[in-house]
Amino acid sequence: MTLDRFVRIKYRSDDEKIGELVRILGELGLDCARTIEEKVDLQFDALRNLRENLGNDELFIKLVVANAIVSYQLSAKGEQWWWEFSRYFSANPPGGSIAEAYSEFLPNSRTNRRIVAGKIRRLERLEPFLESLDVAALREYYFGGMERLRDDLAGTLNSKKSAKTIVFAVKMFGYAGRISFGEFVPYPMTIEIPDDVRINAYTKHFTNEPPVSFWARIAEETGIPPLHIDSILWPVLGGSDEVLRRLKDHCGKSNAVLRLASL
Ligand SMILES: Nc1nc2[nH]c(O)nc2c(=O)[nH]1
Repeated sequence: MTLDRFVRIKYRSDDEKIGELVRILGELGLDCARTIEEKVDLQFDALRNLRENLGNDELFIKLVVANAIVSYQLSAKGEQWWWEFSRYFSANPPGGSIAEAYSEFLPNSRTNRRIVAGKIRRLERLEPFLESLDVAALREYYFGGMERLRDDLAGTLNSKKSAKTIVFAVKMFGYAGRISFGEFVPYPMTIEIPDDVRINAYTKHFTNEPPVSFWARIAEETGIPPLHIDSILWPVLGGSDEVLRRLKDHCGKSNAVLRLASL
């Protein structure tokens, strides 16, 4: 247990910069987050590609959740990992156990090479939960409140509800649900930002407060849920030329997004 539950910690914060951050995010809004998710984020394209090739929405959505659960300590950029995942399972759709399929995939992966045994154990733990779900149950998680999926994943894996892989699995489930069910459902305000390396380093430009609580407050101030703030920031913070080109081509507010990234 940490002391900050009992003691109010005074964090360093650059209030002028935070004011500018809130102003730009307010200007961008949820519409811009959605545009970036669907037209700029290379991860969304990787999922669309896999869904087309599999032709099986239940398997597609389950694979996406499983992949997010092992998306940590990557050996390459996240975008490369999601494309490797998409290509591999397009060519090798699992006939049975997802954990067994990963025990073939991960040892030969170029972009996710660390802690392979631990990641497969996590998938073995996840498998009974995924097996218990059909498309109707997945649809209910999508339209009926993605917090329930967050809670059930955290319970299954004995993780904190705010753990990076748990909230990230909900983000990617939201992408997969949107692709499969053909409707946009905004992420709930109560699901935290995934605290990965990019978001962690960027947060330090504003404060030494932990990213999860900092971005929860910025979300309340701007009315943009934390997972959608993640969608605005994460692709552009990766700095790939392809992302910057897509941003200019598809987002009318690309200059504001770039200003945000350079704060
Ligand atoms: N915060 C985020 N972390 C990520 N890791 C990964 O592979 N993708 C993401 C992402 O979209 N956001």
